[in-house]
Amino acid sequence: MSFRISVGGAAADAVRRAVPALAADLVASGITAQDPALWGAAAEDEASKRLGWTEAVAISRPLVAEIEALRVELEAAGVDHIVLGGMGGSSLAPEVITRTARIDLTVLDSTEPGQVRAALADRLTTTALVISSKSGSTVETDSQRRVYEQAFRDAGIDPASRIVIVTDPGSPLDESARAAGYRVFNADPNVGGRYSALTAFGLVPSGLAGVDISEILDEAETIELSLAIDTEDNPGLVLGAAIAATSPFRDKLGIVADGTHIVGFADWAEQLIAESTGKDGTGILPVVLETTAPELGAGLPDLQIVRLVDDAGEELFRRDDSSDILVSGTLGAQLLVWEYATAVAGRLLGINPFDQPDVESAKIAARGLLDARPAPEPAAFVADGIEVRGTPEVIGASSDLASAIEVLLEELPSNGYLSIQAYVDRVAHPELAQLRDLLAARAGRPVTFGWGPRFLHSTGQFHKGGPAVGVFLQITQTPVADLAIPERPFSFGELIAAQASGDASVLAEHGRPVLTLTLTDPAANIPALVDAVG
Ligand SMILES: O=P(O)(O)OC[C@H]1O[C@H](O)[C@H](O)[C@@H](O)[C@@H]1O
Repeated sequence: MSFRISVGGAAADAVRRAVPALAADLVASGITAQDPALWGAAAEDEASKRLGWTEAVAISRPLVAEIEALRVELEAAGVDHIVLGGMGGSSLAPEVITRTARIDLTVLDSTEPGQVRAALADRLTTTALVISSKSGSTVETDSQRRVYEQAFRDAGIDPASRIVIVTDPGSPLDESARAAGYRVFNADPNVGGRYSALTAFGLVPSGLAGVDISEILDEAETIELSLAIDTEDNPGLVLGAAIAATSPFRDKLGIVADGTHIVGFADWAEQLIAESTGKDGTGILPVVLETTAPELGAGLPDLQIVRLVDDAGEELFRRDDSSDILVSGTLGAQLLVWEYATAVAGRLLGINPFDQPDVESAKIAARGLLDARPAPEPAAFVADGIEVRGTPEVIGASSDLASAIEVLLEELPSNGYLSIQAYVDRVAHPELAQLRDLLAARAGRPVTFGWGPRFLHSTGQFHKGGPAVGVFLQITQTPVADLAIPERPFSFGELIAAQASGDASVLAEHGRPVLTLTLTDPAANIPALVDAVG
């Protein structure tokens, strides 16, 4: 079975209530036929150029041989390591595809100087770099390309022999890359970034790293027909209704890997759902949870749980009598079902699931800071080597780390959530993620954890465009050793600092409480922070 879903409790009620109308309104066949009118007049223009993913399998087939030929060519030239520079929709699908296949791919979706340095120092002479950007103008990706070009040159390697570009035809990157003699794969411009898993964006880096990408396309193809027909058991309609039509609306969606063979699926689904639905003051907040997360079993009335279970979970499906949504299936099928379900959720919520109107605000704020270079705001206080700053309601009432965190949690509304946003080297300091469970246990509310600037291209839209019920814990680090970006007036360290404070200022403008903790020595500060929280 390529995909299975079972729904209980409130999700089952939602399916009973919403799916008959979706089927009667021919929503599934309409999405498949790329009808841009399904999301209302205001969304029609955008939707008319964003539905190409429904035919991605067929369009991508010819790419398989091309990617394989390049993989063989690179291997013959001594390449045994692929690095992917890209953000959001340009890196999350290859990450889940390669992790699931247990194939090595370095995903460099960061501007943290230590993380960039570590990637550069890793097998450079046998590395090929894939630079993926739909728009061809994303600052993180542009910076990653520049620093690798320089590093290849410094090592006596012609960048054109090692850099592969994935971008939309006619983007600024498309033009400059062709001029530089790079290998370019053009993606379908009628597919938005977060729906691009089965296009060149998902397939080129994964295939070059060694994944059997034709298998992913086969897996997706097996579910295409079930997704296209207007029946009440259409998995896209059922999943879409289960996540978006509960009443009262459970607007937080805990996604739990509970036996699935797919590794890291929730991180991909998080961007798809958060960026597609989190706007106009509504949306579904994805919360990535381990099976031991405090939120599970806490009986939170606004939290719907979806469990990704084993393909062979027949027993589980028969036994299940909980209110959780259970899904299982192959990776290719899951990718396509969740894309349909998200488009369906957009219709049920009355929003345009193809735009991201609030992502730009953080980019503008970061650019403004890089241009104006204001003097850094002094810390309100420093505790255990951690600099503490924040919005007045948080910082005014606190004198030490523990009280600052306590005051932030007191700001949580009863339907709220805490978002931890760590602009920290995630390869060097994965232990920081343990703060999520600790704070969820303390807060008694859902807690999201995102690495910056990666999350800005994922849940970032929701935090600014969704319901204004979040409180925000930013964690930044002073760079261990900064790194210049060739031919740019700012360094990686300056860029990530501007991204963090730019986003903090936009959240504050939205009236949200923000506490910013800057680690001056992460290895020493993280244990102190864990102590203060626990
Ligand atoms: O692929 P790019 O054009 O570089 O975009 C990368 C990401 O940038 C923005 O943050 C968008 O909101 C995301 O949807 C997108 O995936």
